[in-house]
Amino acid sequence: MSDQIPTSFAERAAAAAPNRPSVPGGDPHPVLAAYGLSKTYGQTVALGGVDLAIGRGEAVAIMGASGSGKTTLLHCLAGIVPPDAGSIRFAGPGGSVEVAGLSERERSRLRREAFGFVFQQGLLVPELTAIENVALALMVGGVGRREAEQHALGWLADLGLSGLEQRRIGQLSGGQAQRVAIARALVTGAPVIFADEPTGALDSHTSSEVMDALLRIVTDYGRTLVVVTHDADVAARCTRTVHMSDGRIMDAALPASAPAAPHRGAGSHHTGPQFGADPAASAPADAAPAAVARPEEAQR
Ligand SMILES: Nc1ncnc2c1ncn2[C@@H]1O[C@H](COP(=O)(O)OP(=O)(O)OP(=O)(O)O)[C@@H](O)[C@H]1O
Repeated sequence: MSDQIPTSFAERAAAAAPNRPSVPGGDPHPVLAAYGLSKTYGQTVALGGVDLAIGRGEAVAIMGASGSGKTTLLHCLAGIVPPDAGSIRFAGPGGSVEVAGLSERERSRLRREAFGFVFQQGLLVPELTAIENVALALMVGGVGRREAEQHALGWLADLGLSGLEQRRIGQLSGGQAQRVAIARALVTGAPVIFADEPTGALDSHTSSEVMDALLRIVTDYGRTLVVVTHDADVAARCTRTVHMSDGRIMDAALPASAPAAPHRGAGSHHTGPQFGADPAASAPADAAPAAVARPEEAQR
């Protein structure tokens, strides 16, 4: 596993690719590809053999009735829970990783370094301020507080939260808190962001604003978005929707051939190295913290 996740400075530098546009003509090399995924809880088949390929720069919505397996699929793709069977290939900047074959510790590291998460609730630390919540994502990867807060400040500003940096999460509206969560998901440079019902607790206007911010993950920052949602309006704004029923995907599981929303170009200065250093893992001494941006970025 340590061979597969980039740890040297050279690998990290190579990983610092510029923003990618969305997937014109489809991506022959999906960033995530699941084959034959199964997951059973007792007698319940949550996933009954799922194949799904997600192209770089896609915004994929996963829809389906309650209990159809959406969250289980997202959790397997993101390395939160291991599938009972099947394969999940993550094409990271430093090479391909078989997520299903990783140990718990390795999955934890992969989540921290390669993936970002925006869930309906519960992932922000209520006792901390907006800027502390965002900076924390970098600090657990070994970045110093001052530098982490500097980056967090830039991302919060990009997401329209200037002036609210010192508010605790409870002092923010639901939509503002979700934008903090989006900033936190983006700040590490994670190439793939997973969102589970990110607008579930919001009114339709706020939901639309949060979706605007979420889709910028793809259009402005060239990342890939996988979003579980019950909201057809949210799904309609993604580049592709896959429908689940009884633990299976009912659609063709290939990346979309249509491009996503036009590349807006803003925010490219935020694209930094893609993986964060993990002090707890056996990274070599030359491993550079992922989120350490180029000097001009640090001026923000
Ligand atoms: N940790 C668990 N223990 C036992 N059963 C589980 C667990 N997680 C999920 N399940 C079951 O697996 C099935 C799929 O659950 P999952 O949460 O993936 O569905 P979902 O489509 O996301 O549902 P919802 O839209 O209601 O969130 C359900 O029958 C659920 O009860």
